[in-house]
Formats: sequence, C-alpha cells, structure tokens
Amino acid sequence: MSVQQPYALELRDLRKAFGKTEIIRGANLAVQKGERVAIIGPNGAGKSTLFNLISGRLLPSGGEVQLNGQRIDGKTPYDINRLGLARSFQVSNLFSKLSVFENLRCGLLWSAGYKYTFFRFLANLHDANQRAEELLHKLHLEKRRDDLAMNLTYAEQRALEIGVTIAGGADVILLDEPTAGMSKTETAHFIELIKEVTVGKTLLTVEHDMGVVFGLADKIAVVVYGQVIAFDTPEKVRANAAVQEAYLGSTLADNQANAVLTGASQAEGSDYVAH
Ligand SMILES: Nc1ncnc2c1ncn2[C@@H]1O[C@H](COP(=O)(O)OP(=O)(O)OP(=O)(O)O)[C@@H](O)[C@H]1O
Repeated sequence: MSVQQPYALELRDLRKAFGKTEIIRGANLAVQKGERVAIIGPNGAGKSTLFNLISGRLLPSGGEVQLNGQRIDGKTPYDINRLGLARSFQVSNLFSKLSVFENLRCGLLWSAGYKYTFFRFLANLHDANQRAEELLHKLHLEKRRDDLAMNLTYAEQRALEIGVTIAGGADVILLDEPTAGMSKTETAHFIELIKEVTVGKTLLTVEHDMGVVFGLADKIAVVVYGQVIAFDTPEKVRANAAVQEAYLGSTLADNQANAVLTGASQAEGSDYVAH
C-alpha cells in the first residue's frame, strides 16, 4: 500500500472575521504538489484575504492552513517563508538601486542564511553567484544583468520580482495578479515565463484576467462570498452550474462570468488593490 503524499497546500474550514463580519467563511482547498491553481471570484469575495491568511499576513479566526502536511496558521510570514512558501508582491519588493544580478543574489543569499556568520556568507557567495547567473538565464534577463532594477521595463521588473521570489527555493509560490498592467503581448510572454520558472513547483495565483487563468492554470478555485464553491479543471469549472449562478448579479460579475464561460480574456483592468 502506498503512503499518500501530503498536499502541498491545504485549507481546512478556514475562517476570518473583521470585527463582526466574517469574510472567509469556512474555506476548504487541497492543492497537490506541482499543480498550478488560479483563484478567481467576484470583487470582494475574499481572494486577497485568503492569500493574506496563507502567507501569514493575517491570522485566521478559525480553521487550519497546512503546508506540505505541516500546520502553518499562526506562524509569522518569515517562518512560513522558511518552511517553503513564497509570495510575490508588486515591484516594490525589489531593491531599485541594485542591479538585476544583485537583486537575484540578495534573494539567494537571504535564503541561504547569510545573516548567521560572515564566514558562512563567504562560503555561500560563490554558490549564490552561480545560481544567480542560472536564474538570469531562466528569466531571459541576461542582457539586463548589470542594469539597475529601477531602469527595467515594467514587464522586466515583474520577471525579476518572480525571480527573487523563487530564488529562495520555496516549493509553493503565491503570485498576486502576475500580469496586471502588462500589454497583451507582454502577458502572453509572461505566462510562458511563469510556466518555465515554476516547473516542479506548486503555484497559486489570484487572477482577474481570464486569458491568464486559462493560459496558466491546471485548476481553478472559484471563491464566492468567502468560500471555495468550485475547484476543478478549467473545462469543468466552465460547465459548473453553481459557478454560473454565483457569478450572476452585477455588471462586473456578468463580465467575469462571460469570461469564465467563454474562456475569453478580459479587456479592462482590475480594481484589485495591491497590499
Ligand atoms: N483588513 C480588513 N479589514 C476589514 N475588512 C477587510 C480587510 N481586508 C479585507 N476586508 C474586506 O473583506 C472583503 C474581501 O476583500 P478581499 O480584498 O479579500 O476580496 P477580493 O476577492 O480579493 O476582492 P478584489 O477582487 O476586489 O481584489 C471586502 O469586503 C473587504 O472590504
């Protein structure tokens, strides 16, 4: 009899109230290792709150979050990161006055624990240099190696941001709207890049752009009113009557529903506020 592997990420009856209002109302989700999952849902459904609960920025009011079979709810973002979960924020995460190479090396050295001793730092430096070169190549940023992060194009900054996120070696990656603000062509390239650099990793994205969702995700988790009402392949989610029903009710929701049902990319930008 084979021993079942733990899920890469599991939410069990997760809850979060702000004051008296329960925003996350018993969310359940079980993500297998290596799956790419897009979290979608109407505005205000609780997608960002879920990401904040998973990454430790918010403490749950109830329920559990498990990472590779280990409970992480109640831990700090730092500890959760050390246990193998990394979240990419917007470009503000970068050191704007350091070069592309130096940004990647910082990410690598931080994960290698350079803080502990100077000698360990030196020992790690050679290895970090080599791995930073490899990452540069993966990110298609070789030509930008010595340019300051602040001088990159927006799309390049987002690529570097993802590079710094994965540099730490985490095996579960959370990306907040990775292609927000990009042109259609940039988005198409970026989806391919994300796929390449996250091979073998588990990926969760919060996403409004259905083009990205259908281009990137193996599975879609539909969050409505603080619960995961469907979690399945894009095709099955599209055909799910409960998803169709839950999306009805507002113009924006109608637009999103149409996009889900047709697999079309949304033309307009989102009103998602980065945290
Ligand atoms: N810190 C907070 N204090 C009080 N209410 C909050 C807080 N954070 C989020 N909320 C509320 O929780 C609800 C869900 O917000 P959240 O940002 O998680 O939704 P979302 O699905 O990510 O929405 P969007 O698609 O618009 O980004 C909203 O009504 C929001 O006002």
